[in-house]
Amino acid sequence: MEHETFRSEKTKAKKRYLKAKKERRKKKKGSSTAPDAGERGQSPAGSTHSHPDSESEDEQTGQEDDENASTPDLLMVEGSRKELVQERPRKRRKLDVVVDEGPKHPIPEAASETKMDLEEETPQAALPSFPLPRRPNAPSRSTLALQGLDKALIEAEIVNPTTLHPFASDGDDDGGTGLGEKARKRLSELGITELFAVQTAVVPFLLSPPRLKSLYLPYDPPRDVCVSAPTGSGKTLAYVLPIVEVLSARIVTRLRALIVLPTRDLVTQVRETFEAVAKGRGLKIGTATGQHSFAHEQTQLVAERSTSLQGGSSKIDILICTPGRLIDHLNGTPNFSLQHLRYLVVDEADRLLAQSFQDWLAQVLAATRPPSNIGDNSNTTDTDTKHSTLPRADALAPAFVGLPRDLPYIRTDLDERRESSCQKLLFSATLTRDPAKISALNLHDPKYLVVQDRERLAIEGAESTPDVLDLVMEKFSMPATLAEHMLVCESSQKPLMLFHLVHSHGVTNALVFTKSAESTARLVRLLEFFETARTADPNARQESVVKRIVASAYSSDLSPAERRGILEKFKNQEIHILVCSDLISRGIDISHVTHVVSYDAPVDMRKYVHRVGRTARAGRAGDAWTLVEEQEARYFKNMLKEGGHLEKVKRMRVSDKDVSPFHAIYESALGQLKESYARFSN
Ligand SMILES: Nc1ncnc2c1ncn2[C@@H]1O[C@H](COP(=O)(O)OP(=O)(O)OP(=O)(O)O)[C@@H](O)[C@H]1O
Repeated sequence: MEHETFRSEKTKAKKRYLKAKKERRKKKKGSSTAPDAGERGQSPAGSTHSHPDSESEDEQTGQEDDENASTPDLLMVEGSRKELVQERPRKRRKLDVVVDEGPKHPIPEAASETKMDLEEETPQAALPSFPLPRRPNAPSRSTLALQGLDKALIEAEIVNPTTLHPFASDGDDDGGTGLGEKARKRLSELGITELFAVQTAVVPFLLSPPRLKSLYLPYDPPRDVCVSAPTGSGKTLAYVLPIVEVLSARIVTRLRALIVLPTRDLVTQVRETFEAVAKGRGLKIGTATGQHSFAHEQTQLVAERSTSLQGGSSKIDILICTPGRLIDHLNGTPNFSLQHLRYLVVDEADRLLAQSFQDWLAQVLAATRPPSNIGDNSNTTDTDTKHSTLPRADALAPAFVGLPRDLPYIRTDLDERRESSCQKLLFSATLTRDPAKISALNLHDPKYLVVQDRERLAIEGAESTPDVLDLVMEKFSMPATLAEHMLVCESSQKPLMLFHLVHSHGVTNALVFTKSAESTARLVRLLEFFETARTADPNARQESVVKRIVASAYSSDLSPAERRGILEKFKNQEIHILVCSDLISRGIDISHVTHVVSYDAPVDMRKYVHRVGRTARAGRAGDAWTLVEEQEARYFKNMLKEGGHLEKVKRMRVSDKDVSPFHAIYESALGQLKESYARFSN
């Protein structure tokens, strides 16, 4: 009974509750269907989703109800619980729509309900968002270029190319150059009254402090030097002056300076500079290039060949040579020794280091160093014993001296390690930064001297980067007095462009570079036919006094004597255009060259730098012209851009009108050339 009463009371209570709830709802609905309800059915953005909006009201209401009903819920019978469960999905469904603005497609009702139930039962802990792994930004090319480089290179001394250092030709005051009076006098006789930038840096560095004037420095070897300076800036004198200055103090003739160069022509040229500067100083200068027989060269280099002398024997103080012939003498000339070397100069160093001919560099370096077992007679071989009995008429270099072999050798703490006194000097306008090549040189505490325009760096906004970056990135400095041009044209138009340059722009006293000896020969013949036809042309005759332009080929096919003769004629301006391959693109110094034409565009920046550097030397003005075939233009411009040089090269446009005066003559010359080749092949 009690139980029933309780039940009926409970039912009554529930009825009351439900009634009250119904009324509350009615009331609320009444207010929601107020006059503006239709308008409110539209979302502010004009959306037609009236249902969710109207449900939004319900949702709030429902929530209120739940809260109100929370207590009765605890006592709720089955039916009321059902109602409550029905309420919940509505609330959640609304939540889905309102809270989650993301879904573009409304979630199907059934699915959303399931989802809601799940969410309610297993409240989702928000997962921490892990940042996705980000690839680090790629380092810049300049940063990469500085990786793994020798510290000495990064700490290079930058020298302003406009620096000039005048000096007095007589008196004790050397003006800080380190040069003695005799040297300065001789320079002024040669018309040299000031040192160029590269010389102001290198000469004092090699001559001071005074201990550096010693012929041997076994306990305190000198620092090696690497020099990068533009073409025509005077690098040759930069090493010739200190070498002559130091070696002039010698009493006994020994091979003390070795200059290695890539070509015979350069050997001849450097010899002339040495002879001019060392005149009257008693130094003996020799060359080895393979131009003469090996036996002849041997007699020029070594005084004594019949007996083996531990200290070697030399007739010369300075040897200028190419690497191939040097190795021949090192291996095949008795008593040819490099142990007394005070200077080893590698000029055009990047080119020579790229040559692996018989591993010439390793052999030369080994010959300048004392063997590691000096003084140690425990490993004495038969040959050593034989040698020890030989006369030592010529003295050993200090670093090579050991104790007499018949005495037991006991090393003590007083024994100091002795090093070779050989100072390595590297020069180039395009010095390599390749760490592998540099490490092969085994440089001792190297000093880098770089002649380069700081202003240019500032203009290009590179202040924040190390000054030496240009060198590291192989952006080579050019002479300030050089004007550069490029002409883009069809391949077949190139001869016409050349005639246009010669006759309309006065391009004579010119070096014209082609890609091969064969192209050189063909172009010279074409020029000859062209000039013959032009000078015979009555129209041309009427115009002015016709001066025939003389062109000549300069190639490796010629004998040394022929080459010398041609260079002489060119210097005397009997030849106006010298057509050549890259044989003379490096180092050759012909002062009156005012134009360089790359008839075939150079394939890399190094070649470009050396070719154009045959003009605008020693502060003189010069013009460089590059004929670029249309299909090569992109590559060529990219090459210049990467070399940081594109904006310096002006693009020159040549119209049909410009070249039309040469058309007829060119056609006739071309016809003759074809004929001559046809005759030759028959
Ligand atoms: N102090 C100086 N005063 C006047 N002329 C000089 C001086 N130093 C060098 N020269 C002249 O400058 C010219 C270029 O010199 P050099 O051939 O040594 O240049 P370089 O730097 O070796 O060029 P490259 O890289 O092309 O070999 C030469 O004719 C040389 O006589």
